[in-house]
Amino acid sequence: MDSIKIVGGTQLNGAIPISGAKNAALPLMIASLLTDETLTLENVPRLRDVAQLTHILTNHGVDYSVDGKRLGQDQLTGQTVHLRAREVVDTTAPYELVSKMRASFWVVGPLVARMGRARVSLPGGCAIGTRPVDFFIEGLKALGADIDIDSGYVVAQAPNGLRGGRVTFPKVSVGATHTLMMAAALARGETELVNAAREPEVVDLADCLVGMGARIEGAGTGTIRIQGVERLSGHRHSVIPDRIETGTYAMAVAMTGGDVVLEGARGDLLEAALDVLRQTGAEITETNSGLRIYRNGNGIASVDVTTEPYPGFPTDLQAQFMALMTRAHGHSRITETIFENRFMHVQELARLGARIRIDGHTAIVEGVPALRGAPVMATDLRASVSLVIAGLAAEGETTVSRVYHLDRGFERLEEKLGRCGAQIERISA
Ligand SMILES: CC(=O)N[C@H]1[C@@H](OP(=O)(O)OP(=O)(O)OC[C@H]2O[C@@H](n3ccc(=O)[nH]c3=O)[C@H](O)[C@@H]2O)O[C@H](CO)[C@@H](O)[C@@H]1O
Ligand SMILES: C=C(OP(=O)(O)O)C(=O)O
Repeated sequence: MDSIKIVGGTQLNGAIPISGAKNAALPLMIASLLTDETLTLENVPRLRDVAQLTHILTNHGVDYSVDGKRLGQDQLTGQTVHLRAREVVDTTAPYELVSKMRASFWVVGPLVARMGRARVSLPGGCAIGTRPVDFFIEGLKALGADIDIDSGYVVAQAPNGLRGGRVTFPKVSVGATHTLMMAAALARGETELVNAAREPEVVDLADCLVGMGARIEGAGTGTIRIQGVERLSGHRHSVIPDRIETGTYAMAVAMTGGDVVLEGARGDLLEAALDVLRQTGAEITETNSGLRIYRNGNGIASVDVTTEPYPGFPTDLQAQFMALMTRAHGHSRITETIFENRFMHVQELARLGARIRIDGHTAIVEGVPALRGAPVMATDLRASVSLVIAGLAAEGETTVSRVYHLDRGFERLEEKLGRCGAQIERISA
């Protein structure tokens, strides 16, 4: 298992290219199951989760190809991939594949919509929580599917196709919104999704589905209406930039001090996070190539944060922000409302000298004058990068182990940070 070694204390200066969004690329790839024509996706990031999803999709019969290198492109340029489910030869998504990446479960929607049946393994939980799928099951039932749970699999049947219906989500769920929107696109009649997720990745998927011929209104609001159509066609779509990667690198610069342009970043995708960062003392300006993050020698102000569904402060930036607050003046309160176990980075940050107390769903962070490097262990995707951020500011050497967590969602992180002056290298085991 690889690890990453960091010697802290240098500022970050220069430019970092922002990759296509992992959390948009995954549902977009799954949407290829809805048509027998080719779906071409540009700006797809080179991530473990993307690679894992191609195993799932090719198992269903999707032909998958990637454009080769082009003039002027390098390893940090997004990929152009072509997916074609000419026919779906297998409507089962097996446990050994789905359990490795939860979003694989979302294939249940397109499979039952197009094929009238699906047998998809329950994904199981992960480090940050149990992550149930009850909203998916109730939603598909509302569209006329018969659902059974058999030996750890969700078995969905709709031999006469799905019909439109009204789905009210008890809690905002990004995955359930994606999945039901895709299913409804081929259902007979109108579907209304109430209390739908408003994330930019939902809007990106809706934009692509409309380009494929779907009839969707209200994406980005809490109510999405879908008028089902007989079939969908191929399309070419470019994945939006990754707002979580953008916020992560912005917090890294705020932590170390320096001046970095995040190329291709869109500030409108993470306004709540940028507002909080400005309150900590970072200066953030839009440029014609992306976002400039700048913090001079002044200190870091402590700011309280509560995670919320979009457009609130994203849970996927909570761990990164906590790392930043470990070096702030005073105390900050960070409340996690989305997942029940998303504080596992706390004990690892404490190994670097951070002072953090947990009170229920709230972490109280007391800023310290310095962090000191130490060996730490990544426990989940976003926790892993919070340890990198802390290591960039810690005195001495920090080694982050189990970086396979990191590789799920951050493309060539050590290269991107190294180009801006970070003393960081990957140690391959
Ligand atoms: C691949 C991807 O896009 N992952 C994102 C997606 O995950 P994901 O779609 O899995 O997260 P959800 O938005 O569904 O989860 C929100 C909350 O709803 C609960 N819930 C969800 C479904 C369900 O059927 N029943 C239920 O109770 C979850 O346990 C959680 O407490 O949204 C999360 C919340 O923004 C992000 O942190 C993840 O990065
Ligand atoms: C939790 C995340 O992803 P996933 O839903 O795939 O676990 C994430 O991207 O932070």
